[in-house]
Amino acid sequence: MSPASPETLERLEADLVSGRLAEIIADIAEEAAEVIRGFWHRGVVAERKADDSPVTEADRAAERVILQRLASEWPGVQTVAEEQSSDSGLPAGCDGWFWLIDPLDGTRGFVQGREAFSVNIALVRDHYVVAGAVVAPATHTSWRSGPLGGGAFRRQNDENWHPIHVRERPNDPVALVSHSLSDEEAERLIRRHGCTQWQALDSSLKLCLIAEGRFDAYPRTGPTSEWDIAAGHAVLQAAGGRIITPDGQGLMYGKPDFANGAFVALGG
Ligand SMILES: Nc1ncnc2c1ncn2[C@@H]1O[C@H](COP(=O)(O)O)[C@@H](OP(=O)(O)O)[C@H]1O
Ligand SMILES: [Mg+2]
Repeated sequence: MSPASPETLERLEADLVSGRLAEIIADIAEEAAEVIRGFWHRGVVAERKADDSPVTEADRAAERVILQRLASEWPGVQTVAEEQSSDSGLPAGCDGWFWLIDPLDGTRGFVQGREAFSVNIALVRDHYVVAGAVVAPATHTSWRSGPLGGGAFRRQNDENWHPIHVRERPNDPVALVSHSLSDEEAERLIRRHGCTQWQALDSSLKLCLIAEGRFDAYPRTGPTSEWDIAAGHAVLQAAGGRIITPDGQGLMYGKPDFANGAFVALGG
């Protein structure tokens, strides 16, 4: 595909500012969620990718829907998507505008029958995430950023979008952590970030639950890919939260191998 024309990029930026873009990517993620639900109801079989992580036909089918619809709305904007990258490799680098897509984050939980898996679409400009949509197919719940600088929103069962906001940090903050940690590892990690209690949850839904004010922090030391985090990051920052790295900087995108190091996501 030829690169996006100047007119397309102008339209992309106008749609970002007005909030039209965030509404469209939420709609695309909801369509992908419908595709995933079809596989979920029939039961899924996981295959192993080269890096030994699981992949299913649902991941691939959902990613096809997302890539087709993004290309028809804003043709030629670069995409970095989980399954595309594992089939054809990663681009050497990305500057300017690009999409980060994880069609099914939390595949391990999905295959094991847990409900915490999500569809993730994010837009990055000059290494910062500027818009995102996350959908949880199992619970019919969606989160998205709004117009640029205009908050974050959630809806369930196709009802109206409601504004969401992080909560003020309570005296006894509660953290979310990955299911991949042992209890001892989780306990040590959350205490380093001043939290007293924790729950384990798969996928980017951790970021959305902080965005809607139900939890306070998500510390992570183990590796993640940029497409795992970017859409939830966009929702969280639009809701008043942030993600910081150990050197106190914001999390940036388009890094070598599109890999994140340690970070902590924080609400209020
Ligand atoms: N060693 C590693 N390198 C890159 N990403 C990793 C990883 N180990 C786990 N992840 C990613 O973290 C995501 C799961 O996060 P969590 O543990 O918070 O549920 C998975 O996304 P997928 O399910 O899309 O593969 C997985 O790709
Ligand atoms: Mg993922």
